[in-house]
Amino acid sequence: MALETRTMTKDPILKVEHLSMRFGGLMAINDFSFEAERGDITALIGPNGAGKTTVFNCITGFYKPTMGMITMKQNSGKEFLLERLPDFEITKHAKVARTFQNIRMFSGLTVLENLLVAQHNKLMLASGYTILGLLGFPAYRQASREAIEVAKHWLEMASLIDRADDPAGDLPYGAQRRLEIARAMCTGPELLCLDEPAAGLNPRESHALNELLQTIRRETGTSILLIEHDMSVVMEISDHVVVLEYGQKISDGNPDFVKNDPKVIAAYLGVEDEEVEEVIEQIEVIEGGQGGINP
Ligand SMILES: Nc1ncnc2c1ncn2[C@@H]1O[C@H](COP(=O)(O)OP(=O)(O)OP(=O)(O)O)[C@@H](O)[C@H]1O
Repeated sequence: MALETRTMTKDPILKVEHLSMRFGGLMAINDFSFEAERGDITALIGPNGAGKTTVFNCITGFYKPTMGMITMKQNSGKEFLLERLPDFEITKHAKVARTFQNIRMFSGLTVLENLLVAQHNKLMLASGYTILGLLGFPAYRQASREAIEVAKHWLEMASLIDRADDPAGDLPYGAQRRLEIARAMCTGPELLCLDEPAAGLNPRESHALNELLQTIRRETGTSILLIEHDMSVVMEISDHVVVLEYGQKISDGNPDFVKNDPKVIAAYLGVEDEEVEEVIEQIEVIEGGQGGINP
């Protein structure tokens, strides 16, 4: 396996160690380890069926791994072993939020209401589990005002404020993707996991997504872990790329390193290792001297 040496001081927010996940006779993830640095955008890439979503499902508690350890270290220094937590505690206590490959939202609710639902836990607590809310207690009214402010902030950031009162289902596809990210941000995550956020987006929508993710990273310091097939997104915004093939890591480094790694080129083109040099030469001829998996 190719590994780039990263020289900066390490402060991983997420450590995945010796992760394995078996489904019956299929070893979907096999002894996979990687780290995501605090404040970085880390991309997990690989051909279809490589195991990327399975890794996400293990990190976010949807699957319990067959083996391995997943450690989330918050900015405060507090550590959580995610493989031992139920999924709702991973969001609530460990502060890991996620989006899904297929958009999941309340399409009949307005855009603003979708962001208020995301803050349900906080509001329920302030309402004393309904009764204080019904009685209109000041603490509940204050919490409601704050929830609306948080929602409005993320609608501004996602360029959706003009659509706040429209049903979420009426938004164009790219805007729905940004709404999902805004909704995840309303939970105040320290690690945001995005499963193929650019899937189905046109180039203009992909550009808007890149800008949103870079703004989130710059203005909140939230670490981002994303699965993505769109190389224009991966290569433009990632600090660090990890490549999976058949459930195992084949490369790990910065975007330039990974894009020129023969193992990665071979995996994406579906050729045997010994054919890689020949394929790279062909690519260089076609592209006038630049190898690599291009955006
Ligand atoms: N719940 C499950 N039960 C059985 N097999 C599963 C399950 N989830 C995933 N798999 C299998 O595990 C392997 C990895 O699937 P996974 O969805 O993680 O890949 P992926 O890299 O995310 O693929 P894609 O890029 O196509 O989304 C596949 O062979 C898949 O069929």
